[in-house]
Amino acid sequence: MEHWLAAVDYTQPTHTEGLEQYHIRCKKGDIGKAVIVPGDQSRVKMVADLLSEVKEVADNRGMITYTGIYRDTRISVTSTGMGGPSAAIAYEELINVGAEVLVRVGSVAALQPEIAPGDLSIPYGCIRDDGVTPYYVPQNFPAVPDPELYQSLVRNAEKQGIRYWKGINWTHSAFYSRSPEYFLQWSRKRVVTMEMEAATLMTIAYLRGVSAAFIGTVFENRQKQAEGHRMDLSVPSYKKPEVATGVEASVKIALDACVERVSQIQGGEQ
Ligand SMILES: O=P(O)(O)O[C@H]1O[C@H](CO)[C@@H](O)[C@H]1O
Ligand SMILES: O=c1cc[nH]c(=O)[nH]1
Repeated sequence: MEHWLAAVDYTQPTHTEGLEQYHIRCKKGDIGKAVIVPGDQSRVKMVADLLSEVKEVADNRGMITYTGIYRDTRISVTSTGMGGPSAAIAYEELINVGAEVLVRVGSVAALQPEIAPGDLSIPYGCIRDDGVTPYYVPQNFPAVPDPELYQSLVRNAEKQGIRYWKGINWTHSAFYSRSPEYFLQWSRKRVVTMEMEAATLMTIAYLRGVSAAFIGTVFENRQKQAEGHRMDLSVPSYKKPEVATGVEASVKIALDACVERVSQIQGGEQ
């Protein structure tokens, strides 16, 4: 391990706590204890529409934040952009101004043949090819969700009666890789899905001592698209009704899990 990496101490303050943050433009008091963190800005509006007393708090560089009430709990939603390096900035800044529970709601590609568009992915671990956490911790450091928050996502997915998959998710950085092997290497290891920010979230949240987890909706199947060794990089299903249904369900599951986790934390359960 690099000497400087071994010396970094995540128990130390950042000296930006509570202040208005440079990118997200939020300060202490602007956000709830729980924040839903999609990559896509359009999903911010989708979450905001389910909140009462909702107001737009900030909008800078595509990082849009709304705060409102859901089932008596103050919850925010912030878009983080695409890829680990952009998302890491948003996660760090949200934690600086009081986020204690973060749930990423995103789109994923399936890596197993039986996983279909519209299914959900709730991973209990991620492979860290996210392009930014190797600069936080060595490669043998795991990316895992907060177990209580993860269980709450699973419980709420069961309640919704929607098909979901547990397992390992691959957080990667090269959306347009031309290599079928790039994708198939992980299909052969039983990895369920892939996307570009969940490992970043889980790693940073763990280092900062807060709760995080991920729920994704399957938009396409990269394993099938890699078959025949001619890589098809289209996203054929993104307008299909089952995908919209999956996204809608994932948002509700995430909101309910946030409420449960905040109530556990307020009740003294860490
Ligand atoms: O739908 P979001 O949350 O943006 O997530 C996925 O979609 C983007 C790629 O299309 C990447 O950000 C990936 O992680
Ligand atoms: O990384 C990703 C995320 C969503 N969909 C993909 O095809 N790849």
